[in-house]
Amino acid sequence: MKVTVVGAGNVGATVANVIALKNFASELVLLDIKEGVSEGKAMDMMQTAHMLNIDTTIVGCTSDYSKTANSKVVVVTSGIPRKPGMTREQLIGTNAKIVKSVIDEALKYSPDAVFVIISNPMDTMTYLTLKDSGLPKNRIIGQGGMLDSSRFRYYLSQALGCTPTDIDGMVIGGHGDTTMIPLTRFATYRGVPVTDLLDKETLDKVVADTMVGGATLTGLLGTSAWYAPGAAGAALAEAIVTDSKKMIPCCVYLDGEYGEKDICIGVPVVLGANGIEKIVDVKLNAEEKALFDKSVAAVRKTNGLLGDSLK
Ligand SMILES: NC(=O)c1ccc[n+]([C@@H]2O[C@H](COP(=O)([O-])OP(=O)(O)OC[C@H]3O[C@@H](n4cnc5c(N)ncnc54)[C@H](O)[C@@H]3O)[C@@H](O)[C@H]2O)c1
Ligand SMILES: O=C(O)C[C@H](O)C(=O)O
Repeated sequence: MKVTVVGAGNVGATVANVIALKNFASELVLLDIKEGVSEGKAMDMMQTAHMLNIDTTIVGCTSDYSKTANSKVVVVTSGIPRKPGMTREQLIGTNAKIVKSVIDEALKYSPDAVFVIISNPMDTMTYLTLKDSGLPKNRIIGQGGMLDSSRFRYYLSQALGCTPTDIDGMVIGGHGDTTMIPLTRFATYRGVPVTDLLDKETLDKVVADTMVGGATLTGLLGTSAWYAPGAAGAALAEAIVTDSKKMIPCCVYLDGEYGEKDICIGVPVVLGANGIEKIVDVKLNAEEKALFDKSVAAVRKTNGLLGDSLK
C-alpha cells in the first residue's frame, strides 16, 4: 500500500525513513514545496535500501500531487516548527494556511485516504482538517498521544532506573505544554502500578517533565524534535496500513464520547484499515475528568482562533 508524507523537513523525512525501515508500505511518496529536497532525501534513503533491507519504493517530488495518487495514508508534517520560548499555539496563523492547502491538494488525488496530522498546533490542525475536508471522522487522526505517551514512559523509566520498553502508560488531552494529561493511575512497570513504586513528588515531576517534553527538546535543539515525533507518525501509519487494531492515544473528533462534542483531542483509540476503528471510553476519576475538561476548554479556545480558515 502507498503512503504519502507531506513535508520533507526534520519530522517528515524521519517519518518517511522509519516507514521505509519497517517495510510495510509498497510505495512511499515524500512531497515538499522546496525544489529538489524531497527528491534528494528520497534518493538518499533509497541508497540505504541494500544495506538496510528496504523493499519500499521511495519517491520524492516537489509539489507534484499526482505522484501521491491513491495513497492509503497521507501524513501531514508541512508547516513551521516552534523556536525556543514559543508555544505550539503561536504557529496557528502560518500553519493553518499550509495545512488547508495541503489537504485540498492531497484529497484531489487520494479521496479515500486516512489523514494523519502532525503539524502544530496539532489538535487545532486536526479539527481544521476535519471541518475543511468534510471527510468522515474516522479518517482524520492527529498524532500527539503516541509521542507524549512515549515521553511519559521515558521519564518514568528514568525515575525507576529501567528500560522504557518495560513501562506502559498513556497521555490523553491536548498536545500542548499545559493541556497534556499523563495518566499516572494507569501507568505500570511490567504490570505493577507505578503509583506503588514511586512517591508523589517523583510522579509529579515525571508528569511535569512529560508535559514540557517538547519544549525541553526545543530549548536544546533550537527547533522542535524529530526522532520520536517521526517514529510516532510512522507508528500510526503502520497501524492503519497493517490493520493492526492497536490501541494508541490519538487526537480524534469527539461526538459525545468523554462527554464532549465538536472537538478534536487526544483519547485512546483502536487504529486499523478504516483509520479510527473505535474510541475507547476510559472511565476517568473526578481529578482526571477535571483536567480533561480544562484541556478541552484550552483547545476550544485555540480552535476559536481559526477564524476565516474554517470557511
Ligand atoms: N504533532 C507532533 O507530535 C509534532 C512533533 C514534532 C513537530 N511537529 C510539527 O511538525 C511541523 C514540522 O516540523 P519540522 O521540524 O519537520 O519542520 P521543518 O521546518 O524541518 O519542515 C517543515 C517542512 O514543511 C515544508 N512545507 C512548508 N509548506 C509546505 C507546503 N505548503 N507543502 C509542502 N511542504 C511544505 C517546508 O518546506 C519544510 O521542509 C511543525 O509544525 C512542528 O511543530 C509536530
Ligand atoms: O514541541 C514541539 O513544538 C514539537 C512537537 O509538538 C513535540 O512535542 O515535539
